[in-house]
Amino acid sequence: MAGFVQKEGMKVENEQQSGAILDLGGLLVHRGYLAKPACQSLVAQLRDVIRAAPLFSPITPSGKSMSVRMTSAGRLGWIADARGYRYSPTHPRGTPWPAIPEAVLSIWRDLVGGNRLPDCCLLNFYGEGARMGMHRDADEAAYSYPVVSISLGDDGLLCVGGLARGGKTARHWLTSGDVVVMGGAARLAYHGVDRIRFGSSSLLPKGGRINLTLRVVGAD
Ligand SMILES: O=C(O)CCC(=O)C(=O)O
Ligand SMILES: [Fe+2]
Repeated sequence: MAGFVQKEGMKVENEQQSGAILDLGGLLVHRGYLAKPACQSLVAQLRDVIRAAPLFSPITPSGKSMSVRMTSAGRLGWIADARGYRYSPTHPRGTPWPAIPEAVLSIWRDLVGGNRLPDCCLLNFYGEGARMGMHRDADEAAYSYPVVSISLGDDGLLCVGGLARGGKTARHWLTSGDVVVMGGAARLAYHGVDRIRFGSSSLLPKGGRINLTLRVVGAD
C-alpha cells in the first residue's frame, strides 16, 4: 500500500498507479476507483441531473460569487445565498432535486454500506480558474457517516488540513475516477481545492472538473 501521510506541509505528490488507497491526513483516496468507461457513463447520467436541475453560481452570505457552479440530486440539495449555507428540498428555481443516479449510489454502497443512503449528492462544476477555499463539511445534522467525494474530468489539487483552520496542509492531485472518503476523525477536517489543471482530461469535451459529494444530512 502506498502510504501518503504528509507532515511537512507544501510538497505536492502525484502517484501514478491506480488501485492504491492513499491516506491523506485521514482522508482515504481510492486512486482510479472508476475506470474511464464508468466515468463516461456517470457523466451521461449527470447530464440528465443538470438538465432537470441546472447549474447555478451560489452567492456566499458575504455577497461573493463562488467560482464553482453547482447543483444537487437527492432529497436535499446544498445551497448558499444571503441567508447562509444550508440544505434545501428545492433548487433555487423552486423545483425538487432529481434522484441520485443509481451508479452514484452503488459507489456509496460499496464504500460505506447500504444501511443508510446519502440524502444529498452535491455536484460541483469547476470551469477554468475555479477553486474551492478551505472549509469543513459541517452543515449536516450528524457526522457519523462519511462524506464520499468523486472526481471526474480535469485534475484538481486537493488540500487537506486538520480539524482547526490554519496550519499545515497536505496536497494531492486528484484525477478522474478517484474517490475520496472523509470519515472518522477526518470527517470534519478542513479541505479545499486549490486549483484545477484545466483541459488535463478528455472526459468532458469542453474541459472542466466535476466533483460529486455524497452526504447523509439527517440526524438519524
Ligand atoms: O471538489 C472537491 O474535490 C471537493 C469539494 C468539496 O469539498 C465540497 O463540495 O464540499
Ligand atoms: Fe467539502
